[in-house]
Amino acid sequence: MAADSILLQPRNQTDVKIDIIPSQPKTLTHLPKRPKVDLSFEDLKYTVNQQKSEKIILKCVSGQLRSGELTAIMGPSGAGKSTLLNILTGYKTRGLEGNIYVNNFPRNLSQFRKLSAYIMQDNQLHANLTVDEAMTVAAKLKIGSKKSKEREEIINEILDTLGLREHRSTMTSGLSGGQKKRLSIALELVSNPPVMFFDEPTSGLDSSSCFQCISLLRTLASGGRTIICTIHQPSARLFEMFDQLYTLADGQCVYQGSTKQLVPFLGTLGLQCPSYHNPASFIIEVACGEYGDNTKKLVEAIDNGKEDIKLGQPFPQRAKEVLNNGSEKYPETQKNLNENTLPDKFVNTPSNIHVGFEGIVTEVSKGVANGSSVANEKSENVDSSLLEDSISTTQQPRYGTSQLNQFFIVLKRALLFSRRDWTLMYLRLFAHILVGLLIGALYYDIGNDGNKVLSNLGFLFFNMLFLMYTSMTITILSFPLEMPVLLKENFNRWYSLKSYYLAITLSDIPFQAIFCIIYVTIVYFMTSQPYEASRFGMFLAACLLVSFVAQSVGLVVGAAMNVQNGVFLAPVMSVPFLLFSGFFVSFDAIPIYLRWITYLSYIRYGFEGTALATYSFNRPKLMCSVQYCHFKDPTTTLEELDMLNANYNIDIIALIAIFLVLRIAAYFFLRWKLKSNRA
Ligand SMILES: Nc1ncnc2c1ncn2[C@@H]1O[C@H](COP(=O)(O)OP(=O)(O)OP(=O)(O)O)[C@@H](O)[C@H]1O
Repeated sequence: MAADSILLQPRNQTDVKIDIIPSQPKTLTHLPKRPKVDLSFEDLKYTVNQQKSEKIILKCVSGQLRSGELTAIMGPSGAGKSTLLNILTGYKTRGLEGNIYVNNFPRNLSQFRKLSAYIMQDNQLHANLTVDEAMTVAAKLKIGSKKSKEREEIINEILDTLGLREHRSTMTSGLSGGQKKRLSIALELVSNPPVMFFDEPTSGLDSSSCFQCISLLRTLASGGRTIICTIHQPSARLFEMFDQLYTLADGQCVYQGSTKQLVPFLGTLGLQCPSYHNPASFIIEVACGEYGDNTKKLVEAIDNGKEDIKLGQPFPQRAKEVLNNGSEKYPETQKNLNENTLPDKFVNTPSNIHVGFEGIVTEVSKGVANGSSVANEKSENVDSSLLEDSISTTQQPRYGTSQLNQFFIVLKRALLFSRRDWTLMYLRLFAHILVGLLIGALYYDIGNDGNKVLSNLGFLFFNMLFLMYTSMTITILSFPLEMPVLLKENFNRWYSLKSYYLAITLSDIPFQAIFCIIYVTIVYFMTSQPYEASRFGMFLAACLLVSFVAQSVGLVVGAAMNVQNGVFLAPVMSVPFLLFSGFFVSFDAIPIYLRWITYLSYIRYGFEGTALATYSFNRPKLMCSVQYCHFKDPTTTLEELDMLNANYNIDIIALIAIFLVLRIAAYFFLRWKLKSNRA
């Protein structure tokens, strides 16, 4: 029967059934075996602190999300859908009261995150990778312990099933919205998570892509997975594809149960869905108050989510039995709730198998679904070999591969991005060569001229300025641009923050080093600084370190602030360091109460290092082409700069120390930012 024809049927013909034919074959047989997971929550209250008051966003809602079912979380805008999803995924944990259970045991968040994947609304994909590369990275990180041939089989199977095989070599930026969504799913599917959360998976998709996307989710659910997604207002055709509906209004549950029972259930409460009206639109309209204030009535009828209109019958109430050891288990199914409020024909026994984390399979009830199309479809579609029946007792590792492997995989990916982003690389190279030649031409051959020492000091200072800005501005954007992908990948346990951070911070160092060496070589020899390998080496070392420290400043600012503040603050914050570098004011002339700033100024150490490399270490007198050259003797220059007693090694050590402190600080800022994003 054509799917749309449901709208043309009178409401009392409840046996209308749409045949959903998933567009993709289900051949996911190579995926790692994972346990089935049922999720339930009880009296969830979520509060956020506002300026002077507290705002309750979720008001003691309860609910049940079962394996093998595709559940939609719906509700008017601002009802709390995303908040509930974020709480169920474990993305938000602060300000939360109530209980969440996994297979009837209190949720252990760390364990749960290994079993679940959260696919966020905006896909969060790296634009500079092909589909194949993205899948390979995901597979290496998530199932790195498997042999590469096995990983390849898994990737092929997923890409085939999700219809992405012919797009293997397409860059992710070139994929359509629907393909991006499928790729997001494919990346997480590599580790075969038994629970998958989707935030608005159909947003931005046309109706055909929406259908494909929900078909895919349904296929995943049919394989025994627990699939939960928020959705705004699906068409009648999409709505029918969901097994279970959880509806929120103003932070409370107004309906929980089978999508097929929504209209009859509302009917029992005197809310008749008009003929030819989309039930999904109707429940939203009811929740918005378009048919009067029914929220209280609905919340009471459904006991704020404690009831479940499953195939017309309230879900058995969870009567908790606290065991001696403090854990909870569920008694036999009861079928008592709300039977008075619903017609007898809805009464049914749900099918539900609860699996404990200890591997104990507790069969709560194995009811026969009376003519249940959902159950029948499942038995047709399920490839239950995908999911094993129990959760392993052995402690699963936190990540799919070791932290060292994670580091190398992320580093390789970051280097690939740099290679792909050749415009920026060429721009940087071009800028270093061009500015080097310009400076070389401006200060041409002045290095050994006793009459041009002050100009040469200007040259030394400009080097610091140039290296500082070019290195810092590149890295300010590193973390803000990567943040959305980092949030997703880190949350979904692709890699640890340490491995990621180390890889990202090290990935740009070789490029910056090469650009710096090119620049310094050009200017050093064009300006005729002393032709001595040791002096050149010392000069270069100071310049390299200044540029690495400036890179670190960029990373700290990028990790700690948003783009707008960072782009403004980083250059402004550098001004004091430039002022106290020793070029504008000698150390003795600085007021005592401000001298401490000079100790923090990495520009000072860099400037001092290059000045010492140029004029110290018993440099012979300079040439003088005029009658009197005040700075003919290099010692005079050092004296003038208050650098007679300066020690080159201390400058280098100070630069290394500042570099390390800043890199560590950037890591902690990044960690804080990740946490605050999830608060
Ligand atoms: N950190 C916060 N501070 C203050 N209010 C918040 C915060 N987070 C969420 N809210 C409020 O909680 C309510 C629910 O937000 P949520 O994003 O969960 O709604 P939603 O149902 O997903 O809405 P939409 O469909 O428009 O995305 C909204 O009124 C929102 O303004």
